[in-house]
Amino acid sequence: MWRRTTSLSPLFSSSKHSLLNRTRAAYGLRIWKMFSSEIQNVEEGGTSPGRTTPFITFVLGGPGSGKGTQCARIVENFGFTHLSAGDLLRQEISSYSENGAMIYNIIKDGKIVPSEVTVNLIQKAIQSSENDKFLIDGFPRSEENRLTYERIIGAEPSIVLFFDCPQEEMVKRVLNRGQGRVDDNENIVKERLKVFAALSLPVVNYYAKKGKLYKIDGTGTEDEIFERVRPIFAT
Ligand SMILES: Nc1ncnc2c1ncn2[C@@H]1O[C@H](COP(=O)(O)OP(=O)(O)O)[C@@H](O)[C@H]1O
Ligand SMILES: O=c1ccn([C@@H]2O[C@H](COP(=O)(O)OP(=O)(O)O)[C@@H](O)[C@H]2O)c(=O)[nH]1
Ligand SMILES: [Mg+2]
Repeated sequence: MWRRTTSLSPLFSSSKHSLLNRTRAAYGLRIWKMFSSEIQNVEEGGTSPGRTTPFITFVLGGPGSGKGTQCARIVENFGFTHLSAGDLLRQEISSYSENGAMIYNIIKDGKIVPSEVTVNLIQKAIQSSENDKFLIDGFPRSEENRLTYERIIGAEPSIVLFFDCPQEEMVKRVLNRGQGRVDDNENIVKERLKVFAALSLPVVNYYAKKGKLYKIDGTGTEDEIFERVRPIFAT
């Protein structure tokens, strides 16, 4: 069984070095655009010509770790656009799109939807937004997801957040979520935890090794957790 990870490194201390502070201190404001374009080249993936390269944050963590909840706070406080991969997939189901039935069958079993389907939805959502700051929540869920994103979108995220939460707490939250989701039941949450340990944690470790990971203690109240997140984005 997966246990809470404790030794992902190197990691930035979110309380001492906000992302903007680190960048500005090192290079000054003028370099900000270059900093983002070094990381991202979504134009090759087909965004409008001349658009500023977006600043993309991946938000990772097990089911119920609080990704969606904290994304809402980040949106409110820092003006990001929130793209939940799970929500994009659920919209495909409810709009009876071509892939809707296939997506439903995978989600109800707690498995991972084929990468190209998810990446295409993310790409469309980025392209149709005027914003240049995105939170991509609940993606990539596997190394294969990550590689497909890099192939289709043509770049890496600027930073990655990981909400680290004990399994018992995640299970409790999922079972109390009350959104009527087909996958929020005891059997499937167990399956999703297994999928997270086997396929998603390698993605977390990949970004830790690249020095892009902010690991956040996902226990405590929503407010307490957000105070751990805030310094990452605060100027
Ligand atoms: N810190 C917290 N303490 C208790 N419950 C929480 C906390 N953060 C989120 N929740 C609740 O737990 C459930 C799962 O949170 P959610 O943000 O949907 O997680 P995720 O997107 O990672 O699955 C929701 O019902 C949410 O309201
Ligand atoms: O990139 C993704 C994101 C989600 N899912 C599917 O959608 C479900 C719900 O994902 P969501 O992120 O909404 O769940 P959460 O972690 O927030 O509970 C997952 O278990 C997967 O079956 C997927 O296949 N690929
Ligand atoms: Mg979620």
